[in-house]
Amino acid sequence: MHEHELQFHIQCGQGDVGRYCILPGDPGRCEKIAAYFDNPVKVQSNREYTTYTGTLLGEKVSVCSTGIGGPSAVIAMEELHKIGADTFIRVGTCGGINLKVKSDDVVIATGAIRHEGASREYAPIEFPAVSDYEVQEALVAAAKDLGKPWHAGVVQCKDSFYGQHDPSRMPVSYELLHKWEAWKRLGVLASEMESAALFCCAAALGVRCGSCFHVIWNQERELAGLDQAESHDLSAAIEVGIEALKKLILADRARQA
Ligand SMILES: O=P(O)(O)O[C@H]1O[C@H](CO)[C@@H](O)[C@H]1O
Ligand SMILES: O=c1cc[nH]c(=O)[nH]1
Repeated sequence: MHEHELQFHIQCGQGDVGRYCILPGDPGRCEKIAAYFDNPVKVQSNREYTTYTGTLLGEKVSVCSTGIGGPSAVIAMEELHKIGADTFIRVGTCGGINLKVKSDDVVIATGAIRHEGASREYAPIEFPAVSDYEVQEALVAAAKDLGKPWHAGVVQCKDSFYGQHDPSRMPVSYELLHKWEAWKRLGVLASEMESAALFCCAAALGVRCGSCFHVIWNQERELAGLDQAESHDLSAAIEVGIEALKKLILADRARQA
């Protein structure tokens, strides 16, 4: 492909982003995340990709939205990596599956089920979509330090939001419903859409990636007649992501010293 000065989709170039990047799905979340940076500046907004850059502990950091789903998420990761990023934290939303996962909790992905398409263009299906260990450890330590309710475990990724929420309507309900039952029996914590693709893309690029999520709701708690509010306040997950990034910056500095 012809080399452009600016990356084709994110429209950012060398020097525009830091080594450390937060990846929300929603472009509307970028400004809220960038507000935790020192001196945040909006760099670019193109398609679903909005990018801000600032500093944390004096280190250049960025936030770039990925849009919804694996295909657009891996475009963001590929293009950010081309211009210098090598450490990524997805700060997303999810729906709880395991009954212990409640609205407003923070879920940290240790691994992601590859019930989606984009990761298959990076790795054979036998390859596990797992979070980078250092990022995962930083996220858990951040959640503990901040005293946020958290869970670490496997999340499920898929390409169809409505395949999760209205599976019986789908012509392939036989597959969606049976697999969902398997995810429940396997203790899967929550469902979201991008981590499997991001983890496989990160492995292919040799970069670090982890994910943490705000729990909006839990459809299984609702089915079981348990308390189940809907929450859209992402501040706990954002704070965990920011704190984890600071821990990674400090750990990287200590290693270099
Ligand atoms: O809130 P974000 O980060 O977009 O994440 C979740 O929300 C979207 C679906 O509503 C999907 O992208 C899913 O992964
Ligand atoms: O239920 C949910 C909530 C957020 N994102 C998803 O993919 N599913």
